[in-house]
Amino acid sequence: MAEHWGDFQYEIYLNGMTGAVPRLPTDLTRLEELTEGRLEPGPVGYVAGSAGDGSTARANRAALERRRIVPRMLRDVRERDLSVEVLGRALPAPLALAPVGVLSIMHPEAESAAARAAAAHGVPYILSSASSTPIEQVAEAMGDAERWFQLYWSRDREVTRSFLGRARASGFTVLVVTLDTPMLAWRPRDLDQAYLPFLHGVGTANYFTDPAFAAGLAKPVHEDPNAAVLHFVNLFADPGKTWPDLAFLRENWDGPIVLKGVLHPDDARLAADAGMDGVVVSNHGGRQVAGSVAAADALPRVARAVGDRLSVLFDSGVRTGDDVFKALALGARAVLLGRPYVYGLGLDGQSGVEHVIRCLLAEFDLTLALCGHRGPSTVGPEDLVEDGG
Ligand SMILES: Cc1cc2nc3c(=O)[nH]c(=O)nc-3n(C[C@H](O)[C@H](O)[C@H](O)COP(=O)(O)O)c2cc1C
Ligand SMILES: O=C(O)C(=O)c1ccccc1
Repeated sequence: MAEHWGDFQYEIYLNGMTGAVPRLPTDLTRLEELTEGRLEPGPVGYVAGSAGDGSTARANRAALERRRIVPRMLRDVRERDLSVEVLGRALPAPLALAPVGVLSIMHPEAESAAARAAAAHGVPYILSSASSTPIEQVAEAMGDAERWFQLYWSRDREVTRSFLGRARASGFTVLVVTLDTPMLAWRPRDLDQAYLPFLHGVGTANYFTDPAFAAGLAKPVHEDPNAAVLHFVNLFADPGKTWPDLAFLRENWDGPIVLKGVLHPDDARLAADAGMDGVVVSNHGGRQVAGSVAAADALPRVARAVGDRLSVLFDSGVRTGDDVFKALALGARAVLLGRPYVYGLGLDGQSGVEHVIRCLLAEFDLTLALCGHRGPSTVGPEDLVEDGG
């Protein structure tokens, strides 16, 4: 691992001496447009798409862009250390790869390639319940690297119990429970193309290999795949859940539990009261509620409410190293990265994901240094102004 992630820039310049330029752009905001034309329109629309008219996804970017960093000078930034402690784990940088299901629509190596890329840089990989590769197979691809499991909290208690057991047996240590998707939202881009990955048999791998899931089917999956897909759509989530139900997860998981999709400070307090260990301030990348508060606007309020009781993580709209800096300044301990690594995967497999991780962390390291910080712990609200403020 590079002592300074920022040294990656010199590696790129040196490669340039032999005529080699990076295979993908180093401005990660450009990756989305590259997938158009290179990949199928159904999958590209599914990944890039958002809820409703896309207002929340735009607001996520605007809320980060509106905050501006005020750099400090003459602070000796020669030696820097990006590592942070999150949920009792030492991470090399305040970054994890967000849980993203159905990755085989982007690349045949899917979640395994993304997980190997994360492992290569010591970045935690959060595996989605709706992965296109079973839990056990992704774990095998990762060696002993840090892995967290994202739970879609099923209507079927036995399926949940079985998933927790499988994740635990495969070395997943942190449970990330997604609360903002008790059903899929109104997503016009998918509706207009009549494209949904599950209907193409993608994203159901963990379910179709699960004995508790099979117990709810009249016939084995291979004898009636359509019925199996419908059963999956019916039970993957549960709009009937309420806060007291968290006791079941607390009893059935002995590691840290993080609730993903918290935006209201009162929900963050309820999470702490329920014995949870962290929250991810997130609006699912704008894919669930159109017209929702931008994640970066919700972050400071949640951090003020529970920052001393819970690990506060953040996602939705992170695209650059300065976005990571801003998220920390607004109260996050670490960020999850979503679509950019998925585009990297679609464009160049495992190397594409590694490119995205290295660019993001190099840019973050340089932002820290140029703004007068030697590490994440000293970054705070005093580093930001709003607009010209
Ligand atoms: C194609 C796609 C699939 C996703 N699947 C899941 C999932 O299975 N579970 C989950 O908790 N979040 C899922 N998410 C949401 C991400 O974890 C994350 O919250 C979001 O992508 C962050 O926003 P960003 O894409 O702007 O970085 C998905 C996002 C995308 C784009
Ligand atoms: O598309 C999504 O945002 C998502 O979270 C999801 C939900 C179910 C299965 C796969 C992905």
